[in-house]
Amino acid sequence: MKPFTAITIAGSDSGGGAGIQADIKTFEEWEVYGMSVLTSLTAQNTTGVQDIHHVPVSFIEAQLGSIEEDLPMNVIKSGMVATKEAAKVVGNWIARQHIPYVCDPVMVSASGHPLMEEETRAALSEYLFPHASVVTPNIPEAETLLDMEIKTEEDMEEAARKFVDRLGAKGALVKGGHLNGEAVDVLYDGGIIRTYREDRISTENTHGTGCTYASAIAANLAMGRTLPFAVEYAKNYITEAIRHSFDIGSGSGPTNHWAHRKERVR
Ligand SMILES: Nc1ncnc2c1ncn2[C@@H]1O[C@H](COP(=O)(O)OP(=O)(O)O)[C@@H](O)[C@H]1O
Ligand SMILES: Cc1ncc(COP(=O)(O)O)c(N)n1
Repeated sequence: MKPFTAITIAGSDSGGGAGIQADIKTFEEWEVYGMSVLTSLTAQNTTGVQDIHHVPVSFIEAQLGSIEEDLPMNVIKSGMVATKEAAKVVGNWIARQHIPYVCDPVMVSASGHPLMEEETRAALSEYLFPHASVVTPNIPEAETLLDMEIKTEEDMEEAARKFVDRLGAKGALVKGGHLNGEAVDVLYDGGIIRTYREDRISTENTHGTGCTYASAIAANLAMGRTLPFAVEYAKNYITEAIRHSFDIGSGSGPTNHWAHRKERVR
């Protein structure tokens, strides 16, 4: 058989909750064959990031080339792309693929550790966003990238429009996990605004939520679903993953990638 396939271009989280590890676990749950291009290695656990080692750009290129010359791809997802040079190489490669692309602009870990060099911000806008079917910033990321404050759902809408109208993405999903109240996300695809709303779950164990959510969106796009439906399925999936998250480690525990098997959200 020939499965649907997805490639993630992201950093490794040795603790297994975020980054490449979260992406591959998520693809597997959606029965999408996962491939990976590592951009950085992090020594990380639930309490924080202890060390980072960037993969040389020539080796990022080598990984992209190995996959491109042999394996089929239905979707691309990117996460931690820490340097300007890496963003340039990855963006130029993505531009040639002409398949759906989910860009998660990872900047800081949930534990507060910077995962991107400051000068890379402009490079994300220049090299990655113009090729993205959807960018998936959380509120602090959207605030930094757009230089605006986001305090309300209306602000989230304005931010989503700016990612499309000003920064050139085809779609933007601004995630509201960092606001109080309901867990609301706002999607703008250049047409209408859609909101995805769930009750907030009371837990500290949200390590890897962003990576997992973006990968579930990518998996659904790989299967041929439209962006609004892909986000709807992925939102159900991430909500169950948070509801049944793992209480392991002494910091912010990881989400449960197999929780949907019990809840049957798909
Ligand atoms: N406590 C929570 N309860 C329910 N959903 C949540 C909770 N925290 C985050 N979410 C949801 O998880 C997803 C990831 O959001 P967010 O935490 O904003 O991103 P990131 O992990 O990139 O910081 C979004 O759908 C958000 O609404
Ligand atoms: C390698 C890597 N990529 C992404 C994240 C962000 O995930 P989170 O915001 O949930 O900590 C992370 N912590 N580590």
